[in-house]
Amino acid sequence: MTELPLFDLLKSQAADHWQDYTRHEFLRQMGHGSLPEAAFREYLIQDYLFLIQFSRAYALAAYKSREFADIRAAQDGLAAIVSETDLHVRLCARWGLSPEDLEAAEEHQSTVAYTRFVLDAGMSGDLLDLHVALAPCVIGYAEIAQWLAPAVEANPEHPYAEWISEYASEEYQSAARAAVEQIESLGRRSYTEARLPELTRVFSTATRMESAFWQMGLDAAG
Ligand SMILES: Cc1ncc(C[n+]2csc(CCO)c2C)c(N)n1
Repeated sequence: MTELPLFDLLKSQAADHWQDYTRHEFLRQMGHGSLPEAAFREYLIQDYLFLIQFSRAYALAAYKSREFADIRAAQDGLAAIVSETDLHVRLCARWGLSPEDLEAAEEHQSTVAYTRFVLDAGMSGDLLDLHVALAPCVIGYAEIAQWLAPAVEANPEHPYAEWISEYASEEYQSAARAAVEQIESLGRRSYTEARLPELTRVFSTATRMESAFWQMGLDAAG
């Protein structure tokens, strides 16, 4: 086994990419409340399409499981995304985006690249590979929201308060801690040092894809 918990080890291996993702210019502008609305709308639309594919990834996690404990975790993850999607549709409505707008949108190449990469990491690998590919999404958003939460506390009228508060909520933070715990549990069962380069590659790539997702929003605002 490693000295560090596996998640911390992966994060330290991908430290520069992790920093780019969790402190991205999109998020700095969001925190300041200066993020252009067009950037956030593009993000919301693409995130809806992203959530469809990520639901499939949790369904794949059930398929890749050998124990009920893992199947239950996959079921909880899938349920969390489906309910996150309801919330997402309501948030979109407040930003002037109807369910029809969301359904009609074309997937951006950044959305295709990220989501199909995660699905492929899971299909070609085992449950640990898949959870390592999912980790930047689930755990990164918890870190990001903790970083941005003070901006909302300082200004309840903050334009992005709803998004930030959702991920800063204790409910979401505890789901993210459970995701770390699941990686540690899978790591105890199936991690070997020989797997580190490939797991690092999967984790780094998913982290880079998250940065590209923010960048797609900024680019849409020109
Ligand atoms: C690009 C992108 N990355 C991460 C998330 C956050 N997220 C997506 S699925 C999921 C798991 C359970 O709901 C979480 C936290 C997002 N919405 N969009």
